[in-house]
Amino acid sequence: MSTNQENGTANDAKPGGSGTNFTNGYHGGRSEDKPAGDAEAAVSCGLGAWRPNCIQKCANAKLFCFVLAWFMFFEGLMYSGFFKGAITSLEKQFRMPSSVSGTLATVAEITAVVVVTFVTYPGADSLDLELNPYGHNLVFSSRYYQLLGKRKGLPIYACKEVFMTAMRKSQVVLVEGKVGSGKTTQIPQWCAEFVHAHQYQSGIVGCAEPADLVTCSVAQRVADEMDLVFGEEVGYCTALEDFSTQETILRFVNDSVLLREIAVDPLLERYGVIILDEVQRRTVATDLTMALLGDILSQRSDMRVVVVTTSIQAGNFQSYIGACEVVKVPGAGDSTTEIHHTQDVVHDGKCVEEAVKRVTEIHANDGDNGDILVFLADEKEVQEACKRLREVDDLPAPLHIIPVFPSLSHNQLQGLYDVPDEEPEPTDKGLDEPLRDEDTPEDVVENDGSDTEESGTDGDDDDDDTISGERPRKVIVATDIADSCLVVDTVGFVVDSGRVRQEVFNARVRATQDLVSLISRLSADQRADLASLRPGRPGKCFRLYPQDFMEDLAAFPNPEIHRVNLTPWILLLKRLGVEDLLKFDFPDPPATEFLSGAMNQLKHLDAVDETGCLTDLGAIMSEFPVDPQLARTIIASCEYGCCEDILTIAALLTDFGAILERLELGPCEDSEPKTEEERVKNIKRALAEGYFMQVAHDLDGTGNYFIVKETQVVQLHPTTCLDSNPGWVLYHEFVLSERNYITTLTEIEPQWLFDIAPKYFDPTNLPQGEARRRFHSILVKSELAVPGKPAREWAGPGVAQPAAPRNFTSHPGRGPVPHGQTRERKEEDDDDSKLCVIS
Ligand SMILES: Nc1ncnc2c1ncn2[C@@H]1O[C@H](COP(=O)(O)OP(=O)(O)OP(=O)(O)O)[C@@H](O)[C@H]1O
Repeated sequence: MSTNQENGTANDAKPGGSGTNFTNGYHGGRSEDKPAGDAEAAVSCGLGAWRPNCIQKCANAKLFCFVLAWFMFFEGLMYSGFFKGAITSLEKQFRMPSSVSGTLATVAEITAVVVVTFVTYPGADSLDLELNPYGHNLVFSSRYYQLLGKRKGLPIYACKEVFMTAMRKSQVVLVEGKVGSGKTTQIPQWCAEFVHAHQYQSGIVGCAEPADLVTCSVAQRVADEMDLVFGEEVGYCTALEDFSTQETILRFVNDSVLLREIAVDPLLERYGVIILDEVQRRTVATDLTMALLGDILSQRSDMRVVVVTTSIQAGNFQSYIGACEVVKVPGAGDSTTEIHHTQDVVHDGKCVEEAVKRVTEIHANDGDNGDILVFLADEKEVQEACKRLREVDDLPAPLHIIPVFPSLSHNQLQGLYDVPDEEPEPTDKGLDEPLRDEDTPEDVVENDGSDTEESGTDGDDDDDDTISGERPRKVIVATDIADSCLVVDTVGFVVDSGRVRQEVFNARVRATQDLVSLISRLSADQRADLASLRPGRPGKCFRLYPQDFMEDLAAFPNPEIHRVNLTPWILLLKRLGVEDLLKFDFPDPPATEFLSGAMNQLKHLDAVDETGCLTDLGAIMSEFPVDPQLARTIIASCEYGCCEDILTIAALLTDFGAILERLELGPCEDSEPKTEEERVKNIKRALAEGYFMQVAHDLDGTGNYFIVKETQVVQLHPTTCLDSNPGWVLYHEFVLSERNYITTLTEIEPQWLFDIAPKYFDPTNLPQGEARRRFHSILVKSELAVPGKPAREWAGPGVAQPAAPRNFTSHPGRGPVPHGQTRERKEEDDDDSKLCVIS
């Protein structure tokens, strides 16, 4: 990623723009550094300097509206009732000419206009009320000042001027700072000021976040802090929903969504500033976007990129980015974390139990009352731990248990950020001194977190919805998403299992496994740091692994690009015009076999041609935010007249149900098949169009399946609903474990595979063995079945047969199935029907 360290480059206006000039000095929007006293005055009751304490209880919106309503009522009585009535009486009693009564009415109107003008302009000026420059110039609410006070306490707040100067000087700014220093919530706001100061001539601010849950949660928080309407001026966009409008100036986007946006808007012209947040998590999407932004920046001198990371990795990113301004955020200050390790390793099966035990001990013995954050490997463990915690019945005080994992919606996070109005002062109790009964808060209610969705709060830290200023202690049970993405600054205790469940792709058998792995040292340190974000309060971290274990941990998380199936990403890169993958500027290049495996798969799917260029079919496939195999299946379903069915299956197989519902595929080419049997067959054939590389066959009826092309023996997963062992199955998942299983299956007919992928299933390309012999036999018979066509000679091992050219719209033997016909070729004799189990 090479960039322009700015030196006058920003004077080059964006093409078509009207002289955007970022270097000509940042003139800021409003100043947030208004003295706190003024800010308080703006929300307190009184007149001028007269603000007695006794009336400050009235300084709330409800009371204000109530009093205002009475004033308006009396005003109505005075004007419409008394004044108009008096004039009429005067006219009648004293025979006053209408010119006099008209003059009186005019004077009354003019007086009203003068009073309103005075109150609106000089009156507002004398109160020195600040107007929100993004929010239609409305006065800031008291909530804004309340949150501003909190924002000023964040370590990053002191770096604002340094950051703004860096933005003026360089196209790329790297911000490094510890967890909880305020990077995620403050930097987007400063960038909004930056683009606002330049009248959005270069575009709005886009902030890429690594997970949907974080994207929504942060957008909501930032809208609140900026006193703007969530979903309008500040919005978000994930794969499933776009909660932003044309008015949006600050748009939080999932990193994969931003990458896809490059396909339709190659220079990201919509944006003047792009923020890549949490880059240390090393998601594939962030890595690729970072690489692509290098090119975009060289073509857009008016654009800014802000890369946000935790301190420890900043050096690595800096050397990748090249010339850039670096802003170092000081640490959170005086608080420290005391770290405890277990004597022995807590094994996987025991982690939940041990974590629950540790939580109950902390809750029973520690009077500090800081919240407890527990890190477990995956959603299943989180749910299990929450269930067990709810079942503990001898707790000294109720707990508010909050599960946190990526598949939650942000509404379900409500309660995560609630804090009491005033936190209780720490007691001097240590871990060894149990709480007495009288220490237990009496006026709290038990809330197990299950009702969070209905709670109706906005999930905020400063809300008054806490109970009498106190609340049950929170126990946040989370996966690694809370490592750094969701920071809760009321946590005083961290219980760290040291494990994380991750997707790992096995390129050899083309299977993805969900494995529990050890976290990195960076994650372990970040988790510990989260215990000491409360100013002046030390925290404690209980690691469920011994100290010498730390040496076994990798220094940094393994970049996702080194462990996931790259096929969907490579298809996207091809769509973005990347010709030579080996020359692409990956921050951490993946292994060549990952790249070549992905390219081969795309070739088999006809998404790229022999020269590696994107085909028309590939271009269509790249539009789908799903795995290319599934995209291919969806496209094929139009030819087979079974779109609706395949979309339902696709929605079940992915997280993208909502998107698939929205896709407008147009009418299926084929009308409904006649019979149920035909319908099922067409669905299966459409599935085979995408998943033909995931086929297994049972050679001898024993239930031992061989994966075609791999010499891997697998079994049908016990949960499968197939009640017999079909000869040939197509599977969706390969679960690598002690016994390898294939799961989510359907029975297919092997001769379809020749129609669909003749080259892939050419016997000469198959490994030696029974599958190869049978495929050859099927091939010979199917060719004999075409009158006048000689059987193709099998050239024997190692000699590839020329493949029939494939054209996804007009491949012989494919396309719409005419009514009353199937494309299936008849088996010739009994022997064949034994070989090929047909449903
Ligand atoms: N959605 C939210 N609601 C309420 N408070 C929040 C929310 N998100 C963050 N905060 C608070 O804002 C403060 C700053 O958090 P922020 O996420 O900006 O820190 P950070 O430096 O970006 O940390 P990290 O690098 O781990 O993301 C913290 O005190 C946190 O509790």
